[in-house]
Amino acid sequence: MGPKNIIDLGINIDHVATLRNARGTTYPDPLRAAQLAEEYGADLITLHLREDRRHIKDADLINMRPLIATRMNLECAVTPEMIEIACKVKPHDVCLVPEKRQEVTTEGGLDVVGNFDNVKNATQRLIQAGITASIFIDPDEQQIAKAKETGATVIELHTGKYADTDGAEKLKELERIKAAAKFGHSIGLKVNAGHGLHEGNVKAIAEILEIAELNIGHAIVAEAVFKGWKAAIQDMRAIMLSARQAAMNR
Ligand SMILES: CC(=O)[C@@H](O)[C@H](O)COP(=O)(O)O
Ligand SMILES: NCC(=O)COP(=O)(O)O
Repeated sequence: MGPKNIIDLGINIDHVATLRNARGTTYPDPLRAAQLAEEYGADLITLHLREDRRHIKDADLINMRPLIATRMNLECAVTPEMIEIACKVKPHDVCLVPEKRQEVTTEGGLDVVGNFDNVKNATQRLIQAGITASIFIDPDEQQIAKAKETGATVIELHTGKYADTDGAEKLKELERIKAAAKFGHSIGLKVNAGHGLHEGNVKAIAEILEIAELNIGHAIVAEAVFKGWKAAIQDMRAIMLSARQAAMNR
């Protein structure tokens, strides 16, 4: 978290690339989106180079790397190809995520318990390359403890289930996220969160004091269609900051 920030906002630009790729045009340009996002208050830029390259392409990543003025957070699968690319491009942060070829979006967190050696090797390679390694994980104590054992210093809690459910199930998931954030923080990890967050559901997550950073993309790109990129980013930031400030004053 930046020294003056009470919570950071990472803008995920994947779905700017989705829109570009739908027509095979050069616009909208993810780099322009990233640079404007920084101007409008983004604390970092997040992008996910999927194995199938459905949105962000290798060229986006390479071109953008020297031009990101804040911090680049690359999300990628735990595969030799992706770890090789990450170690060459050297983003500030790399967040290891699970990937399934047929999924519409990331379903669940990485199973660190079941793939410990693989995740640990990838994490160690990233750290040796001078990259901050993060693991995208379900709000589950066992997974978090195992993530810490890989040597990673950061986790990102998957908020997708919280975002996709309603009523009692949503509240239960929120409690799981709160407990996971507390646990992760208590064992010395930086705890981030993201996935499926939007203006209507972000408040309760931003109120969790142990969470340092939120990564948000799809809903901000969607909201920008109606009110523009600047307002979509600044409105999200304002909701997050006021929720966090209120929680700090309680
Ligand atoms: C890991 C994650 O949560 C992000 O990558 C986000 O979901 C955007 O990418 P997709 O929409 O392709 O899953
Ligand atoms: N890691 C979560 C992320 O980068 C953004 O996810 P979403 O807001 O596009 O669902």
